[in-house]
Amino acid sequence: MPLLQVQQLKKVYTNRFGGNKAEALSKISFSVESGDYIAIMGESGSGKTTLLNILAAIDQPTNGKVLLNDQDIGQISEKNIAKFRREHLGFVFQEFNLLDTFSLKDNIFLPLVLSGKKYPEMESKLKPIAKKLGIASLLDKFPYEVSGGQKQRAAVARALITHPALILADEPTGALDSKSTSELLTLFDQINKEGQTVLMVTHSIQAASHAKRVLFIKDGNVFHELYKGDESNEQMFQKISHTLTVLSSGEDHYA
Ligand SMILES: Nc1ncnc2c1ncn2[C@@H]1O[C@H](COP(=O)(O)OP(=O)(O)OP(=O)(O)O)[C@@H](O)[C@H]1O
Repeated sequence: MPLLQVQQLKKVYTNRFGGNKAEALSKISFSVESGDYIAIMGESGSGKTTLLNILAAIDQPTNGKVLLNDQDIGQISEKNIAKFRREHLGFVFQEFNLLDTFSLKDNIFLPLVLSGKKYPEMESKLKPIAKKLGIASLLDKFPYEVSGGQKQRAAVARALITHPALILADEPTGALDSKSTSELLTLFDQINKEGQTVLMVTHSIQAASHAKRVLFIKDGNVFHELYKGDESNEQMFQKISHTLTVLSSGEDHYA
């Protein structure tokens, strides 16, 4: 059974009078196996954010469904949805989304605090993750005292600390310089190698070339898919660049 099953997702936005319909997703289907590393690419307006919001159970599709571990996330009650997100999903955002008045440690603890975990348990979970992410010496600092790359590593620690089934990353390298981008991508490679499933939306060809599989979205549909297999990051980079050229050329099908 795949970890994530996206089945014929359709999303039509309407204004509050039911008019001005915009179809953001047409009929998207794909599945993600446990341990996979997926990048989703597509031009601005192709439906990536809409898809991510539905996967994160922040938004509801007009049609179709999303199953995580065979559970239909559209059927989870409003009351239980925050708990579901905390227990099963980890989020990494472009702008880090750390709380400025909390130390890095308290930011990382946040999902555990919300789940009612006790302090010693939180500390013991934090230790190996902080070490792995190279932020052990920064834990008492505040977000404004550390670099963008360090902030993002703290955000990854916050995402990992609950051992989620799936990490959803929205343009995670978008606010990073090239050195921090490389470091973050190496980190994602490492956590994926250790078994963490990652799904990332990105405009960055460099970031996508680290993924095992790249899905290209156009006009609310999956337009093309690339598998990395044994290829190098450089070979993937070339293939992705080529696909994006075809995608922006206005052709309806991938030749
Ligand atoms: N709340 C909304 N109400 C109406 N239309 C919307 C809404 N959100 C998105 N759309 C429309 O749905 C389509 C898909 O938007 P979406 O934000 O998912 O694209 P995207 O691929 O994430 O774009 P970007 O790369 O610029 O973030 C666009 O045509 C957009 O204008």
